Amino acid sequence: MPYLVAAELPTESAGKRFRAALSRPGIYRLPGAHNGQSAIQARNAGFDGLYLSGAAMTASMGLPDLGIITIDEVAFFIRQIARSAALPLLVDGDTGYGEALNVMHMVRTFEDAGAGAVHLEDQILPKKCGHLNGKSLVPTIDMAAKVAAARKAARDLVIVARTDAVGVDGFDAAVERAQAYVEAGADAIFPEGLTSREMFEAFAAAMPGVPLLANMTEFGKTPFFTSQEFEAMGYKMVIWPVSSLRVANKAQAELYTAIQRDGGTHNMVERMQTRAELYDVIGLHDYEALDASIVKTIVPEAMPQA
Ligand SMILES: C[C@](O)(C(=O)O)[C@H](CC(=O)O)C(=O)O
Ligand SMILES: [Mg+2]
Repeated sequence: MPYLVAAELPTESAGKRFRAALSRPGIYRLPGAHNGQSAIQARNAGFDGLYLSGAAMTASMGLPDLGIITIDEVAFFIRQIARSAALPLLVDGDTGYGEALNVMHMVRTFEDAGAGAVHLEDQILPKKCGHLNGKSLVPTIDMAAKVAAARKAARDLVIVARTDAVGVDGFDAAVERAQAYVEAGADAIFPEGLTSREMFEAFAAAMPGVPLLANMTEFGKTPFFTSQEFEAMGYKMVIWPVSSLRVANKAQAELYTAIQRDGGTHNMVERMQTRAELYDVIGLHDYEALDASIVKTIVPEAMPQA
């Protein structure tokens, strides 16, 4: 239904709703939604939480994922997803766009835009995808300061601290960093770039009582596991960050090739979301009905129609 109607808006903040979802039994499944349309599609498929990926956002903008976009550019994506699907959303906050005060500005902006949770990582800029080699990290104390800053700025927003240390300084260093980030106020930990079931299990064993996030990105360092498997390994959240964009991008490329080859889109129609399906997803008719109902309430019968 239209996000325009106050009575239909969620009564609790996205942060509170995200926190409530984390306190339920079972793993919280957060598929990546790279725009408002994909957010509705994910909700229609039955998901009750979403992930906004830096890699997918930047790729959709035709840019590399190096931490070069701005807080307000991300807020544009958060707003469209929060409005269209009204689901708790975990947002990729990269390195926090600077130091303590920048992190605080990011937290306030993301929370005001409708985010339920954010993750912050301990790489230096330019940052990289966590599944690439050649990453460098900030000192633990600097990242702990960012986490503490985020905690101080957050009203209800859930703070997830990500460590990229496994691929840089090894497993034990990653655990040490994660413990320091929890002490600094992180609600949950995202150990990035884990490479085996044994490693996922050992990390969970080293962090008892701390909610952990598993990143099931494709073409990376993590072999395929299902959400049930991550849950059995002790994980509380799982993301499929770039999957929706990877599928959409591939289909899009095939479309352009087809127009070039065939002189039109006629051979692609079978693969298209139809006009009716599109309007159904975005709820066009609900918006029209809302408009008509308002016009009816403010125009008394007696009033001459212009
Ligand atoms: C989770 C991640 O931070 C993202 O931006 O989605 C990326 C995903 C990817 O590049 O595959 C990551 O660094 O893992
Ligand atoms: Mg990212």
